[in-house]
Amino acid sequence: MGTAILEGLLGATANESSPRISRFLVSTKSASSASQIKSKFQNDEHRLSVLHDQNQQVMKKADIVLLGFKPHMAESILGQPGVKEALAGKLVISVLGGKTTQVLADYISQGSESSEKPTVVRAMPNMAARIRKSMTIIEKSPDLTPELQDILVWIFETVGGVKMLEEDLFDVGSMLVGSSMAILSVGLDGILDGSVMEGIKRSDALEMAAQSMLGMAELFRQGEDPAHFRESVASPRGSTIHGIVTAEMAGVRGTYAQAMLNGVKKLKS
Ligand SMILES: NC(=O)C1=CN([C@@H]2O[C@H](COP(=O)(O)OP(=O)(O)OC[C@H]3O[C@@H](n4cnc5c(N)ncnc54)[C@H](OP(=O)(O)O)[C@@H]3O)[C@@H](O)[C@H]2O)C=CC1
Repeated sequence: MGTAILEGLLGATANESSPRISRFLVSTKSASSASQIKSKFQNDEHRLSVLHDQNQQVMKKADIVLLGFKPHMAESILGQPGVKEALAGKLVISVLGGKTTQVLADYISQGSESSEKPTVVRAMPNMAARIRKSMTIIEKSPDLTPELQDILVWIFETVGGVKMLEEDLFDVGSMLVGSSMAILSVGLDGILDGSVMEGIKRSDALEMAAQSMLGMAELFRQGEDPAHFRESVASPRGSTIHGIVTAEMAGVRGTYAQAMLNGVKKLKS
């Protein structure tokens, strides 16, 4: 995810004479990941430094720090002595699933007694950031000055769309933008299975389904209502209404709703 965001930012600032972010620093755990990132962005080596196992040096040098490691690593990384000083007064953006800003701030303050705090904010992009088609939610926060909010939104707009959400909606928002497409892909597999059973090659079926989904997504984005869409394509006695009723009889709608509720419960646990 960090690499996808980096790619968006490098692309967005490539041809600007005075870009909003002029230098990028990356710290990975392993030398092999660092070398992969270096090689992927070799054309940007004049403004990108990729180090490994040097979190604190990178945190100290940066004005804005984006946390992109796995959530379970947060306490051991942020609780290191010296991290609090390195992050003092800075904007710290977390894309870690399920970790509240309070929890992250507590991990950071464990490290030492220093009093100046960072501004910790949460954002949740999705994997389509890789192709700059993410939908990212950002948690609203009273700690965000207009200047910080502006740069925060700009960062995630380099990899797609952005929506600000209240803190109490952040978990369901995370399920919506981060997980619901993966859940929907289970239904898509059923559609592919049916197509293969009727004779279409799976790769062809996926190509056709993906293009159909793109078109449908654009209609929804432009304001088409899903129920109206279904009704408009379901002719009397037709195949579409047979398919829709089959899916409804299997409880697909309720199952997806429950999947969202279960995911939110897990995020809150
Ligand atoms: N994948 C997704 O769809 C989404 C993921 N996220 C969030 O993004 C975060 C990362 O997920 P993802 O990108 O999939 O994971 P990856 O495993 O691809 O990336 C994790 C990165 O963290 C680095 N890392 C590991 N340990 C440390 C350490 N001690 N110090 C510094 N860096 C370290 C890894 O380096 P190395 O490779 O050297 O170990 C790697 O570069 C997660 O918190 C996840 O919740 C958010 C939205 C969507």
